[in-house]
Amino acid sequence: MPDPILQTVDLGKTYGARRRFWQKPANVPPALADATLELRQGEILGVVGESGSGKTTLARCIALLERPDTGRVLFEGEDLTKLPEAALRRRRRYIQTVFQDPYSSLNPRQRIGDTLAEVMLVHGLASRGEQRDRVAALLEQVGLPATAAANFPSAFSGGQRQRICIARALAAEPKVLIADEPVSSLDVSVQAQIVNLLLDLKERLGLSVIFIGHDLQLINFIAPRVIVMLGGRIVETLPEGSSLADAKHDYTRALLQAVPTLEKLDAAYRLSQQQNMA
Ligand SMILES: Nc1ncnc2c1ncn2[C@@H]1O[C@H](COP(=O)(O)OP(=O)(O)OP(=O)(O)O)[C@@H](O)[C@H]1O
Repeated sequence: MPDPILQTVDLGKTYGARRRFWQKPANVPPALADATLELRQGEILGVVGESGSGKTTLARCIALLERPDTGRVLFEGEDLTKLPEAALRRRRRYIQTVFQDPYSSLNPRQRIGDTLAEVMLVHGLASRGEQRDRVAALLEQVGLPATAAANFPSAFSGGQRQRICIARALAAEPKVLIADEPVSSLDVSVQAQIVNLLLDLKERLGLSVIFIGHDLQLINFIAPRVIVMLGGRIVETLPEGSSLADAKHDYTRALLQAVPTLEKLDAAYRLSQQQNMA
C-alpha cells in the first residue's frame, strides 16, 4: 500500500471562538472536530456530507488557508501547522484547492494569462520568458485554447471558468489537489466533463486528490475510499472495495436516500460525447 502523502491528526476549528480571557466561552459548536484521516500517494479520497457538515472547513484547514485551532496537518511527514508563515509559504504550493464557485474564484479584472502567470511568479516556477509557453501548456492541459489567455473571466461559461480554476491550481505544480464540490454549481451536462478532466489530470500528473461533495453515489463512483462527515466530525470511513450497502452509520444510509445523480451524470456525459462527435 502506498505511503500517505498527507495526514491530519485530530484537526479542529471553531469559528468565532476567539475571546479575551475574562470573557465567557461562546457557545459555538466546532465547525470541525477530531478530524483524523490519511491521503495515500496517488489516491483519490472522497469526502461526503450534507451542507454545514464541515467539508469546506476541513479543506481550508488542510490547505492551511485557515489555521486550525487544534491538531496537525502532516505533508510528507512534516507538520505544516508548526511552520512559521515564511516556511509555510514555500510549502503551500504543494496543496492546491479548487472550490465550488468558479464565478467568485476569479478576479474579473485580470486576464486569464496574468492570473496563471501570477501563480508561477509567486512560487518562482517560471521566468518571465517561460511564462507564455507555460500558460499555453496549462490551458491546453485543461482543454482550453491558448488564445484564452488574453481574455477576462467574463468571456467564459461556468464550466470553462472551472477549467481555468483547475489550471490556476496546476500552475503551482501541486502534489495534492483538493476539489471542494467542484461541479456543484455547474449544469449537469458540464459536470461530467469536469469530473472526467480531474480524473484524467490525476492520472497524467500523478496527483493525490481529495474530492469533496454531498452526493454519496457520485463521490463513491469517483473515489475508492470515502469519508463521511456529520456535524464537523468524521462519522464513517467506507474502505476501498466496500459497497455502499455496507455503510454502518444511519446518516450514511440516509445520504444514500438522496436523489441519485450518477445516472443523470452518466446520461449527460454520453449526450455531450455524442454532441462532440456530431
Ligand atoms: N467563516 C466562517 N465563520 C463562521 N462560521 C463558519 C465560517 N465558515 C463556516 N462556518 C460554519 O461552520 C460550519 C461548517 O461549515 P462548512 O462550510 O465547513 O460546511 P460544508 O460541509 O462545507 O457546507 P457546504 O456544503 O454548505 O459548503 C457551518 O455551521 C458554517 O456555518
